[in-house]
Amino acid sequence: MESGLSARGLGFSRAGRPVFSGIDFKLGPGELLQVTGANGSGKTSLLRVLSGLLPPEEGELRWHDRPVRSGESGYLQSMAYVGHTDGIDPDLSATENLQFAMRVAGDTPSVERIEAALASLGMAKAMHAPVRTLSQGQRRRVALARLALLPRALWLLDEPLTSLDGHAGECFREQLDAHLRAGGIAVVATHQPLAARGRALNLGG
Ligand SMILES: Nc1ncnc2c1ncn2[C@@H]1O[C@H](COP(=O)(O)OP(=O)(O)OP(=O)(O)O)[C@@H](O)[C@H]1O
Repeated sequence: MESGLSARGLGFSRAGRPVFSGIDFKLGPGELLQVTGANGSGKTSLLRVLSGLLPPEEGELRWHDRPVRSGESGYLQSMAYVGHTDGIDPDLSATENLQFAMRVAGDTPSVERIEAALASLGMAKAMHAPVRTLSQGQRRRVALARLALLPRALWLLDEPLTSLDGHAGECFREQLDAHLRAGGIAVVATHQPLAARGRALNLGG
């Protein structure tokens, strides 16, 4: 059995216009795919298709050699998706959001672990304020803390460096390296190259 994520001939359209087609790749443990391309070239659409949020119109996506079906719980539990909106409740604090995320994942929330994850991302002073009062970069840090707290084999990240300052960007690069070293897989849409290793997919545009 092949382990990992593979795409064969993936294609997707929006409003009847092709966004991408013929996407092929195979990613095994420890591998990174960086997706680049101009604004509107289809990076977000591709990540949504990979997450199962949108079904591909052509081709096939496989996880551990089985077809990915939209909403399938085994796949959803293997994957972490961080999109533009970060998936964070604005009325809860960073700590409360992470407690909730851990409960949903079937994990027992540990306030110590949550606070340590937030502190390591420079959020020690902002962890109890409602998220709606935080800056964009601070919200993104909360989403990155969630990645650290919920171990997932596959990361699908849409421009994770957006709004992050230099220090937080460096923390994220270290977090991604550790994930890959531990045998994780990542697909990252980015305008800023992340690391020397890893494969690249340019959607043109
Ligand atoms: N909800 C939607 N309905 C119709 N068309 C859409 C929708 N979302 C995106 N599109 C179109 O799909 C194409 C690809 O958009 P997408 O957001 O995937 O690109 P992107 O590469 O992620 O862009 P950016 O770098 O600006 O984030 C664009 O032409 C866009 O106009």
